[in-house]
Amino acid sequence: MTDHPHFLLSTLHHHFPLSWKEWVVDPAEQFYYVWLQVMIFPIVYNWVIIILRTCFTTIGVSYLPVWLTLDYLSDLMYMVDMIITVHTGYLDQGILIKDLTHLKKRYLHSKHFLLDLASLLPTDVLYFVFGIQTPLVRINRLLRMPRLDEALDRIETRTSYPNTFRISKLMIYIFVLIHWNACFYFALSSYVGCGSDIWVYPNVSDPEFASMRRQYFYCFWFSTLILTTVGDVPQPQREEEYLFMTADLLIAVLVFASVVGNVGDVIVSLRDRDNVFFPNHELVKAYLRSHLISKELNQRINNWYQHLYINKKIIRENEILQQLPIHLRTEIAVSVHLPTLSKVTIFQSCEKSLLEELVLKLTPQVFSPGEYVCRKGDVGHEMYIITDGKLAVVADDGVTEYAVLSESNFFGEISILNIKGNKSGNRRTANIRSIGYSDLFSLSKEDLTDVLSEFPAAKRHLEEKGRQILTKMGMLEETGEQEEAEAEKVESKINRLESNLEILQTKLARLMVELESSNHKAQARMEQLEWELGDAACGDVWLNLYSSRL
Ligand SMILES: Nc1ncnc2c1ncn2[C@@H]1O[C@@H]2COP(=O)(O)O[C@H]2[C@H]1O
Repeated sequence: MTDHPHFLLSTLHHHFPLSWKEWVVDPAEQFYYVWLQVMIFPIVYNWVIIILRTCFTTIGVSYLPVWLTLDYLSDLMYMVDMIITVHTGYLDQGILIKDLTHLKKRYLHSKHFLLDLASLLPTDVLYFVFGIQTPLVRINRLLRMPRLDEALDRIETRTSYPNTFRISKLMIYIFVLIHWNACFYFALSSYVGCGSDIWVYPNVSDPEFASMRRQYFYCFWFSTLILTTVGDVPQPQREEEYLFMTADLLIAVLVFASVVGNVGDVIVSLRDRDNVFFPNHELVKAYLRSHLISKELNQRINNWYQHLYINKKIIRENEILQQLPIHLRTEIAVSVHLPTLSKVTIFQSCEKSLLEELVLKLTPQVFSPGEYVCRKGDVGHEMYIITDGKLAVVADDGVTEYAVLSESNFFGEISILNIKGNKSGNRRTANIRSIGYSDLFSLSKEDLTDVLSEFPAAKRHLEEKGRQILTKMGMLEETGEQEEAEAEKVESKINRLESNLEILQTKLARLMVELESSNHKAQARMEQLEWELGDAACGDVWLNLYSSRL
């Protein structure tokens, strides 16, 4: 808050263009946010001081020059606030409206304007009627309350500690309420007569209760006792006092209820937040209770949860970030995990785009001391990247350690890469055991295959590393390369056969066409002959008929 004036100056300079009439504030800008916070001061000042000066007349009179200066300073800020409100743009279909005539019209026709105007009416002229010691004439200044609400709402959405802010806001509201009540109590005491009975404020002529500070603090304490339902206040003696106490006790019930409700809300929201960050321990505990689980396993589960809580290990980050649009999610994941990922040897030479694709597919996992991440012979479904901790590659006896893997190393890639000549196929080639607590990122076979299909260089690098391990372990078939060459030969033979077959098919088709056409020709010839023969026979018949007539 202390650097606001400086900030305001620089932003004002930045925001006032050459022509001040064209100046429009974007409500999403920092300037608007800071201005709202600045406006908290005059509004709270009026809410606290007007009633104080009205009821504690000695305080009002004693510091009159101070109060008058602050009064007119707050009025000035109210005025500036109205000017800024006129110049504040708004979004229409996502576009900031900057047309000043339009903005002016909109503000002048809004309810806001009426309230703002009412809160700035120069009611001080009434001083001429009632005298300068009647600050109550400025009570209309309290109408600027909606601006305070807006400022507090903005802070609540921006702050990283909304729960702390909510409780602080509630406490401030309660303080202001107790303050007003204290003022009313003193006013009632003065009206009834200070010291006239045991309930009211003691006689102010008594030196012990004469000072202004004593007056205020006594009343504040008395008001706190009632409004916090602590009780222990003297019995009222008059009807006015009874009425006051009854009203106060009713308000106290509301105050109490709102405190309990708000604190309850905060506790629930804290628990919800924890449940979002960490897997729900209560649920798991309930499940374990309903089944017979060994003590040792129970202990391991508890230890795992404790480790997550104490070290703030968030393993549900994918679910949490799911709520954001994909581009923001990528940006967050990149800024959080890219430093870790780029330390991993295979990814060091990779393009940024590959890492960006990968980073969204990583799932954080935490393993406890002695826990096996994978066992030899299991089918591999994912590979792992170590972000923190140490893991041992152990032999089947569970004791012999072949290697120790640490931060930025990766493992589990061999069984998911389909390396040619790998005797173990898609099975894990080794046992991997977490030495202490270790944080890993797992990457599923499907996701890795997807990403690597677009980045063959990274794929070759991974396969090469896998082949080296397999060779060291004697699990890569020697004939692997020969087989590969032979497979290539067979493939080329098949290709050749296929092309020959295509040629033969074409030739056959051509022959078929030729055969068909010669068939057609032969048929036509036959028909011709038949016709010619038929004609000759007919000629003979006519000739016979003609000769018999003769
Ligand atoms: N000697 C070794 N040194 C380092 N890592 C190994 C060694 N042997 C096996 N691994 C890793 O342990 C993993 C076990 O699962 P995978 O076979 O999928 O992939 C294996 C390799 O990544």
